[in-house]
Amino acid sequence: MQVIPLASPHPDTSAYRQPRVLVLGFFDGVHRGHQAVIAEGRKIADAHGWPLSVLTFRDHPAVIYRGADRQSFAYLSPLTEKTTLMARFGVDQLFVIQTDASFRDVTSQQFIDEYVVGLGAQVIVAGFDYTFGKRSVANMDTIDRFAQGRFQAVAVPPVAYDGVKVGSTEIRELLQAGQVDRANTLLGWTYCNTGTVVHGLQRGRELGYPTANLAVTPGQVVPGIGIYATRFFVRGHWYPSMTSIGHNVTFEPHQPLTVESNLLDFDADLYGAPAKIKWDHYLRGEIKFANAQGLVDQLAQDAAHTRAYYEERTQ
Ligand SMILES: Cc1cc2nc3c(=O)[nH]c(=O)nc-3n(C[C@H](O)[C@H](O)[C@H](O)COP(=O)(O)O)c2cc1C
Ligand SMILES: Nc1ncnc2c1ncn2[C@@H]1O[C@H](COP(=O)(O)OP(=O)(O)O)[C@@H](O)[C@H]1O
Repeated sequence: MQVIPLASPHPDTSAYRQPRVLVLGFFDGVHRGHQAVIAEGRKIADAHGWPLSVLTFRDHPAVIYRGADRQSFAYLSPLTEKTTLMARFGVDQLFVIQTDASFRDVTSQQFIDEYVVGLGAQVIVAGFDYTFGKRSVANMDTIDRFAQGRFQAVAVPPVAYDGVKVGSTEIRELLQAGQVDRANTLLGWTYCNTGTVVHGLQRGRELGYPTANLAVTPGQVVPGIGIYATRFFVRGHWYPSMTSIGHNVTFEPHQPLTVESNLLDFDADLYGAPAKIKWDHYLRGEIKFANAQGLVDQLAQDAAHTRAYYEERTQ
């Protein structure tokens, strides 16, 4: 899959103009709802022998239009993860508008003319609630007015799970509440974070449970406080592990929030290594134990629960 940046506010699309199906949206998380939109686009593209392209934006709409801070905004799928997911779901080209302050001045009609028509879209596909400017004016009910016969528009209805609409907001809330199992169900993939292994307070090894502390790469949503069964990717391998997100409340003074994983049946120096954590299963909340021994006893139980979880999954 190609990733192609497009300038803002005036893209040069001349090299890319060709008949294509263009899927429109920000797609944070590329969740099951988004996947349904992409699948619809894939079907139409295949029927005509056209490529399937996605037109998206570098920044979240909250950053572009609602004043959220660009530097600190946290995504479910930063661009690298989004790229991987788009490729997995059959997209041929990912066009990424390099949104900055200038993009706010792009009118709905200009967006359609310069980006959508500019890229040669014959059919556009988007979620039922997609907007491309003022919500009440530029939406999937009114898009034909902007298209003026130059392309056809297909709106994909919402996807629901157990009666709940699958949406990025719902998934953010589930992750925040530690409910990674349910978040993964709505995502249709296992939520993950990336980062680098850094030094902690070196207490883990004394407890008998060394923990690789992950400095999470900025710009990613991290699940809420809790203890999780995870898979930890480092130096080319995935390891079953148990991971704590918390403040080490058993010990004084409480630490700033740390993400730290004990890899089962593993012993090696990991400092400085890039790593990735897949959040498979919520085990419990963080507990303030009366002493270190209380924590160590609990860690033994957590390890047993983690092993049982992964043994069951591989059967
Ligand atoms: C699976 C797991 C569960 C944990 N649960 C708790 C907990 O419930 N309460 C707590 O205070 N710390 C908990 N911790 C964090 C430990 O306090 C921390 O790993 C230990 O203090 C070592 O810190 P260090 O990496 O700075 O050396 C947990 C850590 C792991 C890996
Ligand atoms: N099974 C393991 N799980 C996690 N880290 C391990 C393991 N075995 C060895 N290590 C190494 O030990 C370090 C963690 O030891 P710890 O005493 O908790 O120190 P720190 O407080 O710096 O994290 C990890 O960063 C890694 O380099």
